[in-house]
Amino acid sequence: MLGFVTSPDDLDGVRFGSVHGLDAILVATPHATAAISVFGGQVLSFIPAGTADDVLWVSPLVAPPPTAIRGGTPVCWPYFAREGQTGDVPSHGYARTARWSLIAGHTIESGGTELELAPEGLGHLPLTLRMTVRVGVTLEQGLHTHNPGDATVAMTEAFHNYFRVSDVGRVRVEGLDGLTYLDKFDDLRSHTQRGDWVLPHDDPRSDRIYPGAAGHYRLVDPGLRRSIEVSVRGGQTAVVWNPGEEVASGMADVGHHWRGFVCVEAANAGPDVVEVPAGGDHSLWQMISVSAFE
Ligand SMILES: O=P(O)(O)OC[C@H]1O[C@H](O)[C@H](O)[C@@H](O)[C@@H]1O
Repeated sequence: MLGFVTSPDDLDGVRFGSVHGLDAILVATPHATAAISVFGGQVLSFIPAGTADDVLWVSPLVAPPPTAIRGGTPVCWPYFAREGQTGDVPSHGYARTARWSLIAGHTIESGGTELELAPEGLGHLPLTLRMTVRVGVTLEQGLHTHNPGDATVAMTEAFHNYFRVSDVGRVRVEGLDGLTYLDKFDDLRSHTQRGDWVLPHDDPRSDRIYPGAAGHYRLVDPGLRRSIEVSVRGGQTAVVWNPGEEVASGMADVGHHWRGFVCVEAANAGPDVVEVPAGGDHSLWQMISVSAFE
């Protein structure tokens, strides 16, 4: 345990640098390398040892701060989209456009590295936030919310994971079969997921919110010959998002790159609102692991 750190230089295998032109905390362990953005706090890169392709996608057209970074694992907090909000608030809350600081770090038993981070400048909110990032054979993230006040506060949240894929039209997501989803591309009407998620052929785009999901999702990508598993604790909702060609053409930081990613998000959103009691805590955890095909 190296305890509290003021600079990543205090930690073996951890240093400041940049990735995709963005300031980042770079982490190297025997099991994987990773990069965590100082702006937004999201993990921008996770590459298990012995593999070539990044698990995460960051837009080649990524805009500089203060525009939210399109890629990695953006932290949507303390609300998802603009759920439960009034007025002209930023999409997906304040954490993804905050500067984050490294609070602590240590090497864990498995030889991985665990870091604790917190966003700066969010003292005006009724909830506080910190995040654990564990880089090892798997990538684990814990989003920890505390309510220091004397009244219950309702919140929604997400790890808005952008996974790199060979072609969004040629992958599938297991773990959603039979669930009801709310389709944001169909005025939030309810539909039933039949079989695995695939990009619809007739209307190739997806903005689906699956409340009450099981928390185990598997993104199978024959093109990259790998599958990515997402295991969630403390998150009741899955979201699967890709804007499709037409919407992407109007997004400066996606454009024609829309086929290169799919977002499989670990969330509490839609009807899965979290009530954090006075003095209480809530954590959303995700574990991302990768398997290569034989
Ligand atoms: O453009 P952003 O604010 O980053 O949001 C990107 C997307 O995030 C989520 O997946 C929402 O369900 C979508 O409705 C939204 O379009």
